Amino acid sequence: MSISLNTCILILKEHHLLKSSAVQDTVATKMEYVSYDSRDIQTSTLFFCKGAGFRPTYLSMAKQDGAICYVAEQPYPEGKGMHALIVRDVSKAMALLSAAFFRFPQDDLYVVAFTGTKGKTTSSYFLKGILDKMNGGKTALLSSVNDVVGPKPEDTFKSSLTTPESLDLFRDMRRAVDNGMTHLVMEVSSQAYKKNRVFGLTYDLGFFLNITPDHIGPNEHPNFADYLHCKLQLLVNSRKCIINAETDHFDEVYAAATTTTNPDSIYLFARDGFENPKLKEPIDFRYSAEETDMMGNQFKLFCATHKAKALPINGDYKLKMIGDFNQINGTAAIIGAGLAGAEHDLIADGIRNVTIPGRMETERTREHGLVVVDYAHNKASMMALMHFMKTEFNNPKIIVVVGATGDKGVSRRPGFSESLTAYAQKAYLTTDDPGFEDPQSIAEEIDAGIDHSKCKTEIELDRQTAIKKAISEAKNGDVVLVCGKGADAYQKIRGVDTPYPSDIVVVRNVITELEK
Ligand SMILES: CC(=O)N[C@H]1[C@@H](OP(=O)(O)OP(=O)(O)OC[C@H]2O[C@@H](n3ccc(=O)[nH]c3=O)[C@H](O)[C@@H]2O)O[C@H](CO)[C@@H](O)[C@@H]1O[C@H](C)C(=O)N[C@@H](C)C(=O)N[C@H](CCC(=O)O)C(=O)O
Ligand SMILES: Nc1ncnc2c1ncn2[C@@H]1O[C@H](COP(=O)(O)OP(=O)(O)OP(=O)(O)O)[C@@H](O)[C@H]1O
Repeated sequence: MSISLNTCILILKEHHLLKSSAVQDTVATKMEYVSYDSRDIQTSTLFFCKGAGFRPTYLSMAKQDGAICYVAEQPYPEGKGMHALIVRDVSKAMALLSAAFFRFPQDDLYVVAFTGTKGKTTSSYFLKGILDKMNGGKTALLSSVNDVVGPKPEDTFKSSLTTPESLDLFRDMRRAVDNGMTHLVMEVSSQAYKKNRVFGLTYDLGFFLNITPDHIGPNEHPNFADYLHCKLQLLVNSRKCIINAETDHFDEVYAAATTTTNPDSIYLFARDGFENPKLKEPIDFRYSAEETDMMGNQFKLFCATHKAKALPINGDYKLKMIGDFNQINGTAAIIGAGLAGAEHDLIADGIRNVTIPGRMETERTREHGLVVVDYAHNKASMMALMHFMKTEFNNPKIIVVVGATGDKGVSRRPGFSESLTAYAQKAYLTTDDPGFEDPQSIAEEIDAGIDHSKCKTEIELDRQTAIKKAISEAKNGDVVLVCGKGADAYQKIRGVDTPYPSDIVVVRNVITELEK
């Protein structure tokens, strides 16, 4: 793969991004590798100087190791002797040039994108499960759990970001296409838009699941308006838009979709019985619960409008995943599969057995009730999870193990206090990716907001011990919820991913030890 300097200049000019250029010899020069990391350079690399943490010495190192051209928002003396492309916005330039370098792999994939505060990963896994049935396992996935870019074991790897950096995104897409993948399902975070990771990318289908305040803080969004604005961009960049009509801020969400998409290609879904008198648009798809218990979910989907009826997806569906909120995610995935050409029976078959690492994983014990490991880590998901448990088990005692992350999502902490007060009888406040913050202070901050007449608390910073204490304390009929880390096998502490066995492994070990 390669890209000529001339092509780079043309692309940047076309998008009004080029401020100036310094060409050393000829514009025909070809770059044969692209990178934004000085630790990953090859001969004839095109190097991007980007990010808050960028240091000019990285450019010196890149040059020394073979970079011949750099893209930056200002000229650097360290780049003397290299071609230089000085741009208005390096993250946009990187997205556009990466897409061109990797020969526009998105054109050879049916791309489906999910955004929402909650349910992106679950919906993505559901849809991948269905599409794999349809296309014989040729669905790539970019999620916050795993990325899948091909059929071999080495094509599946743990992701480091929900939505990869643009250069990595287009490289992964190219790998997927070269590995014969025909579809791509991806999660798109609000941060991906804020940082232009998906700049210039158009999706065949774009889903908006829901929005509640989250990801607001020093390293993320300055306020809710910015968070919402970033999330809405997904709809602006989708050929067909599918929206959960029950989402907060529906009017703004729908308006964003109509900026680039004709209402004929915008689909709405909601649970049966949901009415919003202010809603002018008809709901295309309705779902209604048939059964939701610890065995899973059973629900019916029906197509309510003329355009919805064009899809052969009416009927009953079962999910192995528990939690009534998963019917929303399931419905979204089913509509996505229908729009991608799948029919009811294949969809029902594809979605039935999908499970997702770290989401609603349950372990039954002989004497200590039910233990659930779940990725709930903000107010909306904690509320949804505990509400489900309360109704499902006829008001059981709920014991929660939870912590809040450091350095980001600071605004989530009052939400933890509120949800624990509303539903839990006991909470073990523990460590969850404290980063550069003190986990004790984080736990105390959550504790300070809890009404202790409703929810007793204990601060136990060692997460494994906290889990052990919670399960040991539980009696039959109680529910232990181990929240927030999902399938993560590490704790992020002071910039280091410190190995951690993962919640489900700890839970299984504790149960084995207690019940041997
Ligand atoms: C705020 C944010 O989005 N930051 C991301 C961004 O950082 P950045 O561009 O500022 O880059 P940086 O890490 O400061 O480093 C500067 C540059 O120096 C380079 N470098 C560095 C060291 C060296 O020796 N040589 C060198 O060249 C780096 O490669 C980089 O290009 O680009 C980096 C990759 O290039 C990301 O790792 C980093 O994500 C941070 C770690 C992060 O935690 N982001 C979170 C907030 C995030 O994006 N989360 C969302 C999910 C949110 C949700 O759940 O909805 C996500 O999509 O994952
Ligand atoms: N539609 C939903 N509404 C409310 N809560 C949900 C919904 N779907 C999932 N959850 C809860 O949120 C948790 C995370 O779900 P999931 O990983 O699918 O969401 P996500 O959008 O990918 O989250 P994140 O951005 O935090 O990675 C689940 O473990 C569950 O507790």
